[in-house]
Amino acid sequence: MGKNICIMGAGSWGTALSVLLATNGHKVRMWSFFKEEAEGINTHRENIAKLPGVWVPDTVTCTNDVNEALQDAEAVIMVVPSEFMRSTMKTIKGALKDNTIVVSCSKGLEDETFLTMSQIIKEEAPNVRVVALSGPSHAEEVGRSIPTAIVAASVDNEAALFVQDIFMSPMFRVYTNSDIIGVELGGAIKNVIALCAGISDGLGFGDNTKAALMTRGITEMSRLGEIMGAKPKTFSGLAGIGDLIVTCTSMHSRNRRAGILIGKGKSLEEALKEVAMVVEGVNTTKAAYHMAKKMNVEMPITNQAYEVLFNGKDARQAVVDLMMRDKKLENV
Ligand SMILES: NC(=O)C1=CN([C@@H]2O[C@H](COP(=O)(O)OP(=O)(O)OC[C@H]3O[C@@H](n4cnc5c(N)ncnc54)[C@H](O)[C@@H]3O)[C@@H](O)[C@H]2O)C=CC1
Ligand SMILES: O=C(CO)COP(=O)(O)O
Repeated sequence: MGKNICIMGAGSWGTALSVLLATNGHKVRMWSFFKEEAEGINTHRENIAKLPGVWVPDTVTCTNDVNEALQDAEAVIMVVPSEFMRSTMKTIKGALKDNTIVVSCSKGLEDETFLTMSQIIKEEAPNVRVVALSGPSHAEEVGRSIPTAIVAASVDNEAALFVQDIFMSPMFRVYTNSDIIGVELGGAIKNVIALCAGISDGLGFGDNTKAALMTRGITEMSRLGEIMGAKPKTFSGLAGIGDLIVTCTSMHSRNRRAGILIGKGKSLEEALKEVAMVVEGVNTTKAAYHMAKKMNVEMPITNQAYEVLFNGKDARQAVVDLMMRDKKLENV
């Protein structure tokens, strides 16, 4: 039976998920931070700036009013950029009933606290049931019903099953997983590696370089995951290697595209302006860099990404410095 679902965030991913959920027979109320974005979606049945060419069904309405969006919601989908997860939760937590299922679809880590999105949600609203939805899923493809597989992760199996049910369709396969920390770390760290893969492409390096970055990127992700209590197997699944592959290789990826521009010599600010949608890997590089230092985890690619993005290091020199690190055994 169709459910009443609220989506908080009406950018490219929120809009694509609204199309999927409406197609699955649910009634969707979407909220945008921007009044003009909400009005634009209602008027044109399309998010022209962020997901052009994808038609939004009539059973989706978009509003700038939080209470209107949350009215009768049986599940709340959080899909704002990660830097606004806490402020958005603070705005809505008073209106959330106990045991409401809240689904994080955002990929990032909080600056300074290093918390994942589900941890922020739980900190702000301890009585909700939280699930993370993550995996290789570009909005541009999900919005066009291109077959996609993804993971609904939660320590609350019933909540994960509920999320699996509402999203699952012949074109959108949802697995469940109890390792929410692993799933969220995979989704966050792959954006750092995708930025680097883009920089490598922008510098004119090749497929070998990218394969090396992706494989050693998974190693970094797994090292951090181990310290955080994630299950190693999660990183060889959809939310780990799966999302890393799609983000490092697709021209849909905002992170990869920003990286390409930086590799071609644009400044970070110029690259972000040109992409004009959230590039989560930038803030996540900062969070992961400090997190790795604090926890004494070796993350050489992340360290070089930090130097390039925030200390003006020449990207080509960063690659040389990665290549010329101490000689090592592979699997340590
Ligand atoms: N675009 C994609 O294909 C996918 C994106 N994601 C994740 O979803 C999250 C959102 O990404 P996109 O939809 O691509 O971003 P976007 O840049 O397309 O849209 C962001 C939306 O967030 C909202 N917003 C903007 N400023 C805000 C503020 N100050 N407070 C609250 N909300 C605000 C607005 O509705 C805005 O349209 C990110 O964490 C991203 O990693 C995950 C999977 C796929
Ligand atoms: O997470 C994503 C695909 O799974 C989207 O990646 P980008 O934010 O780089 O576009």
